[in-house]
Amino acid sequence: MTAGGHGFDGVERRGLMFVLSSPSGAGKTTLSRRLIEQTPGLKMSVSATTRPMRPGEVDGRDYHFIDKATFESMTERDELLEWATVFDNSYGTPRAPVDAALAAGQDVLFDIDWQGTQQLREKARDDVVSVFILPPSAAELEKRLHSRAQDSDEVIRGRMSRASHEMSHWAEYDYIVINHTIDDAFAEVQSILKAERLKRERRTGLTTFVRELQRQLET
Ligand SMILES: Nc1ncnc2c1ncn2[C@@H]1O[C@H](COP(=O)(O)OP(=O)(O)OP(=O)(O)O)[C@@H](O)[C@H]1O
Ligand SMILES: Nc1nc2c(ncn2[C@@H]2O[C@H](COP(=O)(O)O)[C@@H](O)[C@H]2O)c(=O)[nH]1
Repeated sequence: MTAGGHGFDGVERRGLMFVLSSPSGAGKTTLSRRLIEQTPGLKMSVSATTRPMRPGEVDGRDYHFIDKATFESMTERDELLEWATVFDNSYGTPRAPVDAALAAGQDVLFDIDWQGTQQLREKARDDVVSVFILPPSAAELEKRLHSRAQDSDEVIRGRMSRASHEMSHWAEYDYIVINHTIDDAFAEVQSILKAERLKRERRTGLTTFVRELQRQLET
């Protein structure tokens, strides 16, 4: 599924799909924004959704806000890499930008739920690195949803009531980060990405690199 690009040290490697999931309000969006700002070679996958736009959101940056008919025609034309119904709305990952980024040697960051993560894993197990973000407590999760000040009390109640079910999928993920403070959680997520980028299996150019080192040593 992924083509090669060059790592920071010049050795060619396969791109990876870096997935963040969590119950609503645990901090995925906040962590994703920081990661994109601070990580060269990482591109955000912008999902399509039928959910109404929140205050401050920008079409094409936060989501592609589309109607139900457009979403259905995208699924029929197989234009979505994965898709799911979350909190009564449809969400999906447009396939073309992900393929283009990976082909250009970039890694791609996904903020998607457990259903989407399962679908990505089925399609490209070796290229998916998944991280589940947990809140430090239920009270703190509710506080964060209120502090975001973008959803009605009714929507927040709905998200809180579904948080336990979301969290029941934690053990399907490669890594678990508990988001106590944003700085610590960010440092942990950043370390995971750095280490995964260095994995031998992804570094397709290592054989050539080592052969060249050996050639230099033997001449
Ligand atoms: N460690 C933290 N300490 C305090 N507040 C935090 C922390 N992490 C995130 N927040 C705040 O909590 C709120 C929810 O965070 P965010 O929007 O990133 O969650 P999310 O997981 O992306 O939610 P959703 O799934 O609904 O999109 C935001 O107001 C954010 O600023
Ligand atoms: N399976 C997918 N899940 C997605 C996608 N984009 C977002 N999401 C998840 O939906 C919920 C709610 O998000 P919100 O922005 O309405 O608060 C959250 O868990 C996201 O991770 C997607 O393309 N596919």
